[in-house]
Amino acid sequence: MLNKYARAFFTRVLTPFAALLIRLGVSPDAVTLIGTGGVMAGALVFYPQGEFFWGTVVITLFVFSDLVDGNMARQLGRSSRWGAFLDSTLDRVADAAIFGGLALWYAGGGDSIALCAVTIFCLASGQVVSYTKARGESIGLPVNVNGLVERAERLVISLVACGFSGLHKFGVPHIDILLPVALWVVAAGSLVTLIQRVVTVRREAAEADAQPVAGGGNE
Ligand SMILES: CCCCCCCC/C=C\CCCCCCCC(=O)OC[C@H](COP(=O)(O)O[C@@H]1[C@H](O)[C@H](OP(=O)(O)O)[C@@H](O)[C@H](O)[C@H]1O)OC(=O)CCCCCCC/C=C\CCCCCCCC
Ligand SMILES: Nc1ccn([C@@H]2O[C@H](COP(=O)(O)O)[C@@H](O)[C@H]2O)c(=O)n1
Ligand SMILES: [Mg+2]
Ligand SMILES: [Mg+2]
Repeated sequence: MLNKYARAFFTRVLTPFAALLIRLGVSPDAVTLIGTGGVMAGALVFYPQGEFFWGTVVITLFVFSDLVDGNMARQLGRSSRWGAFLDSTLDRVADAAIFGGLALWYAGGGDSIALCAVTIFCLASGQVVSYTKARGESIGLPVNVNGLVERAERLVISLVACGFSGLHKFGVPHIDILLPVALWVVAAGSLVTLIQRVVTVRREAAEADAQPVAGGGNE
């Protein structure tokens, strides 16, 4: 949903910045790599210590690089298969760092095995949700579904909740409840999305397999 409705807005906002980076001689691949490195650093340095506010600030500064790199490639007329592969692969790395950092917190100072498990579920289900589409497309199916909770939703729900939960350390009472609630929402939403995508791939695969093979013996 965000991918559909918010992308156009962010494209307008980020296009001048992407153009500036191009003028400075920065490549889209460099933006992809630096953005992922920044997200990983924010997540893996701050989150395991329970520093949710500063972790989210750092991650937010870098996560928008995922919208800037493609924008730059399109402005340059240089969208490439390599760029698409690099972008999607490093998305998985960034997501693993965000939920991995949170899981480390709950396994340590956060002291909650239940929330550690929910966070690991968010990590794993998010990766599998993305894989269903990539694998379905690789076997020639359209995978004509996005589902309830795509990557943008997973990130926005988790990061907004993390950022606000971090205000607890600055004295805002009870606000830290937002993060566990968000993790449960992302976990449940990812499960629903996974089911939506698997059902779609199963239907599309059955339809494709029922088609007569071109030039082959169905007559
Ligand atoms: C007082 C509290 C202070 C709090 C501190 C700050 C809080 C800031 C909080 C949040 C900011 C969140 C920003 C998140 C931005 C996410 C942008 C992004 O990277 O989206 C990526 C997404 C997908 O891009 P791709 O096409 O490159 O990726 C594909 C995707 O990964 C597929 O995965 P799948 O969906 O299948 O699981 C893969 O299959 C595919 O391989 C891959 O290519 O991009 C978009 O979807 C575009 C839309 C982005 C919309 C961003 C909306 C941000 C909206 C609100 C920000 C809220 C700010 C609120 C601040 C509140 C603080 C006061
Ligand atoms: N280093 C890169 C990154 C991306 N691309 C191209 O952009 C598409 C992704 O667009 P986003 O707006 O989601 O970033 C991707 O599929 C590639 O075509 C690129 O070429 N090089
Ligand atoms: Mg990108
Ligand atoms: Mg991406």
